[in-house]
Amino acid sequence: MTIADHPLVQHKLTLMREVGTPTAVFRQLLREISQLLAYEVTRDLAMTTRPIQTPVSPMEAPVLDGRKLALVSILRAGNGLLDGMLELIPSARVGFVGLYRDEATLLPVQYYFKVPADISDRLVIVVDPMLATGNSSAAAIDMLKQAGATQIRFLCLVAAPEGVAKMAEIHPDVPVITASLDSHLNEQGYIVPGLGDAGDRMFGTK
Ligand SMILES: O=P(O)(O)OC[C@H]1O[C@H](OP(=O)(O)OP(=O)(O)O)[C@H](O)[C@@H]1O
Ligand SMILES: O=c1cc[nH]c(=O)[nH]1
Ligand SMILES: [Mg+2]
Repeated sequence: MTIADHPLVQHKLTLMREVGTPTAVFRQLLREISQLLAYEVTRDLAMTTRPIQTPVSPMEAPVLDGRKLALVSILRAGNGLLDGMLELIPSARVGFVGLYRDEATLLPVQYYFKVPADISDRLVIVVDPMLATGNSSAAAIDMLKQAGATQIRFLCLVAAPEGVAKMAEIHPDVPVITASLDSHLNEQGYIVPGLGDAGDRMFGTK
């Protein structure tokens, strides 16, 4: 697991955690953080060079090595990370896995799945702000592997130790990148201290 401990990420996350932060501000902060996290999750992408001409001289200039990306959002809250990342990586293909947690069992219920047909050729970055029990992310990644994905990373904002352990157990090949590793889960499966229900805070549904 990697923790993105950049001061701007940590400052913005603190603002998001605060209970009084309004929906519009919460959404804007998530968009801004997503771009900083995109920087972290893509920092080791393969590079090549191509010859270009500057106004002063020719040069062999670095460019991405044509590596194809797919961003996969776990609905709903994943879309808050997706939008900002797409601004930075506009050529990425996009997939969606629709899941919600059953409040009693904390098991994910699937309602949608649509990913690029050539997912097996792509580096897949799965995004969801919250990694709590890990049941949702583990299930989403199961489905992506069944669809052919072989190279997968999981990007979140706040992780609980329980979710990190679950991911390491079920998907040890999938690196987890987070802005924070919080303390624990409470009896309702919420991350403590966390930020509450990310989907509800993004969309104002509670
Ligand atoms: O690690 P887990 O215990 O599975 O919990 C994390 C999941 O819970 C939240 O989604 P939620 O079920 O609230 O759906 P929503 O995004 O539609 O609100 C969150 O966005 C994750 O997908
Ligand atoms: O704390 C949590 C746990 C799961 N999902 C959320 O949105 N928040
Ligand atoms: Mg929710």
